[in-house]
Amino acid sequence: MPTHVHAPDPVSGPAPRSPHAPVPDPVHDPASDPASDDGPLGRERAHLAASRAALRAMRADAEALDISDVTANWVNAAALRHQIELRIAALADLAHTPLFFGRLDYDGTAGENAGRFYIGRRHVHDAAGEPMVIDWRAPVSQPFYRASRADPMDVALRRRFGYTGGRLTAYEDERLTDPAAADTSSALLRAEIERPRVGPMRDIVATIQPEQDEIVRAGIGGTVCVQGAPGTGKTAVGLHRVAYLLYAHRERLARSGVLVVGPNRSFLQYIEQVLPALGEVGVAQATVEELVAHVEVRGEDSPAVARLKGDARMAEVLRRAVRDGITAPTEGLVVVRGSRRWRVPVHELEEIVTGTAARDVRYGAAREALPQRIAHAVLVRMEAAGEAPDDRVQDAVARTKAVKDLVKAVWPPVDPARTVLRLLSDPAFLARAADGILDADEQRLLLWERPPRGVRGARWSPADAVLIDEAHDLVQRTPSLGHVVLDEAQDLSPMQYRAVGRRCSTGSATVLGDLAQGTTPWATTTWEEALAHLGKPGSRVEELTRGFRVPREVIAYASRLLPHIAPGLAEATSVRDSPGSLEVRAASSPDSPTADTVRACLEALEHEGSVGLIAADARIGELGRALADAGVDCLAPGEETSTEARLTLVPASLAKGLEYDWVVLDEPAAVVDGEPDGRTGLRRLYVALTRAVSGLTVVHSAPLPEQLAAP
Ligand SMILES: Nc1ncnc2c1ncn2[C@@H]1O[C@H](COP(=O)(O)OP(=O)(O)OP(=O)(O)O)[C@@H](O)[C@H]1O
Repeated sequence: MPTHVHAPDPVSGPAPRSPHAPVPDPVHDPASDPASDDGPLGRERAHLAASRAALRAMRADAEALDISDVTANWVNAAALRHQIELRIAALADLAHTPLFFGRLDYDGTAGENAGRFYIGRRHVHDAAGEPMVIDWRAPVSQPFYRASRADPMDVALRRRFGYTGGRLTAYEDERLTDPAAADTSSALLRAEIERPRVGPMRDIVATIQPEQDEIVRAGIGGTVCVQGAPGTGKTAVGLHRVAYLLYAHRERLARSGVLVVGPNRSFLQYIEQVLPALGEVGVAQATVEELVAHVEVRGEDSPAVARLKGDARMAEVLRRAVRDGITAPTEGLVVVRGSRRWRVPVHELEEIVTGTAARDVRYGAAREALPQRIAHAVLVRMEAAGEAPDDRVQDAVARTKAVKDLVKAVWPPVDPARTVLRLLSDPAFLARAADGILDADEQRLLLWERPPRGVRGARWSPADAVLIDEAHDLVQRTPSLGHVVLDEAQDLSPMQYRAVGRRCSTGSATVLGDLAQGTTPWATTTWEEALAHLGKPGSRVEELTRGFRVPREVIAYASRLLPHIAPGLAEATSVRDSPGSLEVRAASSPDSPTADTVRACLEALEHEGSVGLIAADARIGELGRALADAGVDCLAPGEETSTEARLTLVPASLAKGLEYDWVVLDEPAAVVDGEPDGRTGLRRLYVALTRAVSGLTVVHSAPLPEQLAAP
């Protein structure tokens, strides 16, 4: 029989549970009082106390480090001091973050404690350097996530710990090699998943699932793409992969950098505390718009224009536009040095220019190399005449006015923003660059009705900024980071994929998304295509289908939309069965559901955890006023929920990636109507319907979209 022990803490009682799906009663170990000092729980608490003392000692050691002997140089000293301060901060003992959450006892090891490892968020060792807690990312911790009865990976016992307010109150055992032990599902895992949500996103280190761990620990060399239904843990997995990679390849990534790209600031605020909680620092976060912010964006394109500007064909149009100014020299070069004149004939200059143009180098790099190549031709002539010029002479020739003037004429400097401005305002220039690529109608679509006078005065759109970024890269290579996580990737245009891809051209990426949640007119239809635009063709695509957020009833309801929005995709399963989690209410007034929506919010606030009121963007103003009239304060998305401020008013356009314990969805038809076309509207609705952890109340006065009707 498996030993399932759960010892309720006499002071604080059992772990808090969601009222909607109680954890089944654990089995008590009748042999001993597990909570007594020498019972199993007592011994685990003793190890926890000893580990915390060891951590305090590690911190004290770091604080006591005297670096005055190490370096006399104050710059080095300051850098070292900074490192030490980071280490001291990382060694803080956070009262509400358990130091370890699991234990592994390996098979066949002698002695009571040999082969026993406590798994936690960070490494802790005692004064003799013996490990007390092993970092969850270390190789020895991996079986905690992967070992199974089918493949025990030498693990005899896996123990999970339960905490209440920082106090160790329960544990649960699995004996993986005991043939008599029955398979049981983990009550502690369920309790963690059922936990009412409030505040920013939390780490899942204690409960990463085997299929998630495969992705988290995928090698740094490869790009992994994850397709997953709402709530399957894509974001969680992506962030934990960053933490894992920083552990396994710290030096390399500290040098090259890591970037997390998310759909908007609210989302980035929601996830930003997951990484520091994992003990990581220095990971940049940005939206795609922020990555390409070369100009101020003040304009907007129609969907048709935005789609065309985001089309991958624009890359070739831009390449030609940037190189449009390259011209063949019209006359030979004459360089005067001292009393001598050196001539390079026009045909040879032409060869140099065409040879440079044929090389696969950036426009700017080629422009920098050109004077030297021309000077070399002069040098060859000097040598033929019996002179022995060295590198300094070549440099001097390269800097002469004659060479500079020639380069300016044949390979003029290019300003990326001005090039795009000209492309969108000068029909002849566009026609040259787009010949054979864009037809006449498409070219007309691209041209501004009233061309601006200059870069500063232009009303640049988000898609224009991406074009400018591409032009920048054509002129000068964009530096690549070591790893990029791209979340909600389904919404990017091909040109946006290229913008992200050049930021990891020599690194790797984790691409996370759900084709059914694509809400841009250019949303991708296949991951293979997206990966090709990203510059990582043929990368591994994994699918996650086990949903950890949305209750079964709610996901089944939302999935009625799937055949209309992403016909090929499988419906997600849910690990959470909470009857009564879905209620669809017709509003009492046929005109507007506002009063009923406010009432539904007040009812939702009676539950524990955060409440999200999601509504069509156009209804946010009215709902905000109605909530204020009812004396209810609400937050904006991205603002941190707390036990005091739990209600967030969320425009449907910002709901992606977020989650709330209870969601009230106002007027689904208005959410659909808020989008330019029916399919995007239904996808937006699908996103809104899948944000709830414990329950969803739908309030409507207009008829529900017919696609939501029971199949
Ligand atoms: N192994 C796990 N253990 C506990 N909780 C988990 C696990 N995996 C995911 N979760 C939780 O499930 C919720 C959904 O996860 P996440 O936001 O990463 O999903 P997602 O696939 O990115 O969803 P969406 O497509 O809606 O953005 C989060 O609260 C996350 O902490």
